[in-house]
Amino acid sequence: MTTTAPGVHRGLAGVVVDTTGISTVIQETNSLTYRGYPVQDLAARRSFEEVAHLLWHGELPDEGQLRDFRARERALRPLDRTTLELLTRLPDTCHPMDVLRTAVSFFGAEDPAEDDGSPAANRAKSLTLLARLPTVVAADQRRRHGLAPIPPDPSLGYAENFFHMCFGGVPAPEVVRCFEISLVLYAEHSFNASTFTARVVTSTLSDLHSAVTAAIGALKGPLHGGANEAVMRMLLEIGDPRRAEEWLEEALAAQRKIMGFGHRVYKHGDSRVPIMQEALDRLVARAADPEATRLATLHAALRDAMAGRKGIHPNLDYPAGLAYHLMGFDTPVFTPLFVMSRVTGWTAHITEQLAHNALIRPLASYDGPDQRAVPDAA
Ligand SMILES: CC(=O)SCCNC(=O)CCNC(=O)[C@H](O)C(C)(C)COP(=O)(O)OP(=O)(O)OC[C@H]1O[C@@H](n2cnc3c(N)ncnc32)[C@H](O)[C@@H]1OP(=O)(O)O
Ligand SMILES: O=C([O-])CC(=O)C(=O)O
Repeated sequence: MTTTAPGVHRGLAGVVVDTTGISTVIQETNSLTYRGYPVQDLAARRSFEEVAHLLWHGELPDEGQLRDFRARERALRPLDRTTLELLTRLPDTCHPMDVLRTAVSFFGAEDPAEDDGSPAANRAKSLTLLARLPTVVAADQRRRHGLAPIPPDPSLGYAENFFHMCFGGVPAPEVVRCFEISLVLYAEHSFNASTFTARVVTSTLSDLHSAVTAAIGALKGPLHGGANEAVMRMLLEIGDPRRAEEWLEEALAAQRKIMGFGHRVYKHGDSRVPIMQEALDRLVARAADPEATRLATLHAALRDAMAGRKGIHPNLDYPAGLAYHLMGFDTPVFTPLFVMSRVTGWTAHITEQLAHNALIRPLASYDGPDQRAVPDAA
């Protein structure tokens, strides 16, 4: 725990600020549960849509509920002309997270029921965001390649439709499955920085779109969601598996943080990594491509070097970053993919915060100048 002065918990490390019934990390077994279900089992046996329903409603959907959920999600995917025009006006030099943040803020400005923060209204807004964000991400990725957006296909599931909108086709089921596993694993992680941001905004009784917009800003940073992109840039910078150890020594000597390693809560490895790593291994094996094999070898070499040198293990961003690269996504799109998933957790927390709200307003220990007289103006 980081403590800089008596009673000060910099970074809120080790501070329990509220209760939650949405998810928990069980330190003793190094596991994570969503509403009581182990995330590994959810990733192996359930779709992302089912997990979104679980996070929002507290229970997995039955057959009828899932059919209804899917039908509503599919119907909400298209963007109107104003949003599509707005996207084309943003500079294509800006980061895709800026585009997503702007889009959510714009949806909030357009939302006629913005002042209605009831659970039912917020659930409807959450589903609309879940359905529309992939359409924004895909259109933005294509525009950066000079390509027109591909409209959503309501005959396709959430993950398949996203590939269709990005690339004009759906890859092999194993690739789609790997993507879906990443979405399930990224969906929720208790009071992480972006979720806490959403809860802080909500605690002032502000609206859902404001909270999600702020959460996107928090996720963008490389110490949080931005790490999945940074992992890929780091692997490309190292380039050769034989350079991994030497590169690591130089990076540590330069006091660099090694992206995709370490975690505030997990100190012996991230509970989500084994399942994402297995999915990544399957992706690499399926690709049967020398470049994919070389990157996977480098990925493993850096992981082993980091474990040996610092005893610090990968977090979920480490395998997810390489997996997204092998699926064909541009590196700057990796954190928006995280948003597409985490919007479920954020919005579940917004509802929970509102259900037993207390304004979030911590104290600070002052270490500035002693009180002094204001000098006369010059
Ligand atoms: C989905 C997610 O958001 S997961 C997190 C994604 N972020 C990253 O991968 C960025 C890289 N990792 C990090 O910067 C950190 O591990 C964090 C921010 C995730 C967690 O940080 P904290 O809990 O504050 O741990 P803290 O930064 O105090 O690290 C403790 C020690 O481990 C070291 N350490 C932790 N992570 C790393 C890392 N990735 N590279 C090098 N050293 C590290 C720190 O330098 C520190 O060493 P010291 O005690 O000698 O000063
Ligand atoms: O919990 C955290 O601090 C970061 C993280 O892994 C996540 O948000 O998934």
